[in-house]
Amino acid sequence: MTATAEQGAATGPAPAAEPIIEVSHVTCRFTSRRSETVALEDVSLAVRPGEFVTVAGPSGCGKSTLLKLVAGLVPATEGDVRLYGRPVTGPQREIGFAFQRSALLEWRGVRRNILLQAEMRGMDRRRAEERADRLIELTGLTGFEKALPHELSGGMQQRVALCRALLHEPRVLLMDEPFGALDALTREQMNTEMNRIWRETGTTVVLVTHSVPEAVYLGSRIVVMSPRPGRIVEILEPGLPEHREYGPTLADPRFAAAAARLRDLLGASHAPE
Ligand SMILES: Nc1ncnc2c1ncn2[C@@H]1O[C@H](COP(=O)(O)OP(=O)(O)OP(=O)(O)O)[C@@H](O)[C@H]1O
Repeated sequence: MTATAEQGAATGPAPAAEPIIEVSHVTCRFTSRRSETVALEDVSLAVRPGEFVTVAGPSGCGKSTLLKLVAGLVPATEGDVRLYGRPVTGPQREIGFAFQRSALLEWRGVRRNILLQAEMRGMDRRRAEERADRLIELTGLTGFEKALPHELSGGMQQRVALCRALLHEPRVLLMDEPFGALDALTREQMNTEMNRIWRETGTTVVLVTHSVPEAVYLGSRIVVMSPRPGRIVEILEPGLPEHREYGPTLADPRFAAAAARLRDLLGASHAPE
């Protein structure tokens, strides 16, 4: 717990803060007339305020299902899920959700795509516009406020989606492979920006990824899952500083050790397939 206490001191929240997300002994089964899939089995995870948790595991091991449980989009078959200290019993509004595909409206410019979140929530217009402008600046989209999605690069489209997910200042942001469709260099850039945005906003983030470097670079903790039925096999805590320049972080022995361990675990878990 030492690493978490130190991180707490750097970002503000009390070191002994209660979990903001709590998944306790959750099993998740999808049953149809023809089949039953156990997506998750006895998964427990507590995320504290201000943490950046990455989730890595083989395809189909239940990573997206874990995010959907927290968002209240999928019910747990067994076990409990709590968000902000309250049981999750249906879709949660007080979160941000970002997906692999940015899902922007083609006919709306950048700023109006971001403000869609405000319209859906009936947010105060002035407050939403101020917040949108701040996020546009924070994500380097200044000058592109009116550009349509097809006029933007893939990385820029993901930045717009990120702004939209953060517009209502959710304390928890869930991200499902948000940078998976980007080329390697753009992905590195987005990782650097994501680290900065996380530090500047203090948002608690849970991000699902297939990428070993992304999982280790972004995560203050890295949750490693087994093949389906997904169980947590290990949680890595490399102890890297919160502020991470890309090159120096990748050269850090703590990064190398965590990445090697993660590769081992994922390699081992791929073997039976
Ligand atoms: N609504 C659903 N109904 C039936 N089965 C489902 C449903 N959602 C997910 N599953 C199954 O549960 C398992 C876990 O799916 P999930 O999408 O959570 O995995 P994942 O780890 O995110 O996969 P990937 O890395 O390929 O995106 C899969 O076998 C999937 O087919």
